[in-house]
Amino acid sequence: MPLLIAYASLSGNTRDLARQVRARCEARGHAVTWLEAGLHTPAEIGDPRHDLYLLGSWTDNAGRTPAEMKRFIGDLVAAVGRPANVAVFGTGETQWGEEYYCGAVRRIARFFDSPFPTLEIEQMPHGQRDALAIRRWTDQVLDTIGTDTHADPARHLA
Ligand SMILES: Cc1cc2nc3c(=O)[nH]c(=O)nc-3n(C[C@H](O)[C@H](O)[C@H](O)COP(=O)(O)O)c2cc1C
Repeated sequence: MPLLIAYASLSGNTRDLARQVRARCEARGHAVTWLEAGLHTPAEIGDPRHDLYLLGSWTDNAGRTPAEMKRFIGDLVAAVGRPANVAVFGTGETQWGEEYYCGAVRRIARFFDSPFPTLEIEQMPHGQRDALAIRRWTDQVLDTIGTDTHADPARHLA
């Protein structure tokens, strides 16, 4: 089964982050199902069950989860229950205060009782430091499911 990357992005920061996470997953040989909350629903992606769910979100007012992400999560839980393998990433702005910074990322991780650390990036990912943080986080998450049995075998043959 492939991995699912589903994200919500208003102005592109989280989409850019999701693209970098996707690139790392694919570089390690994993097939990725790609879904933008608000544009696509789990019903549109065929079998909604995946080995790993990587959920990304921007944060709305006072640390809240944006409406399109809430809807997506509701649809996902209706389709597959509350999966155990959920890793959460996202972007926010520290000017909202530490209490609210990337609040949606933290709320989603709590909701799914995620066993992974969250990946929180300030606004648009940029520079070596963010690139390294994204690569390390993605590797840490992927290491827990292994690369050999779950990776897309076709990519290893290519
Ligand atoms: C109405 C509004 C409220 C926001 N509230 C928060 C907040 O409480 N905490 C936070 O970290 N960022 C907050 N932000 C900042 C965005 O989450 C941040 O700019 C994010 O990178 C946007 O991601 P996107 O480009 O993927 O939409 C808010 C932005 C908007 C427009």
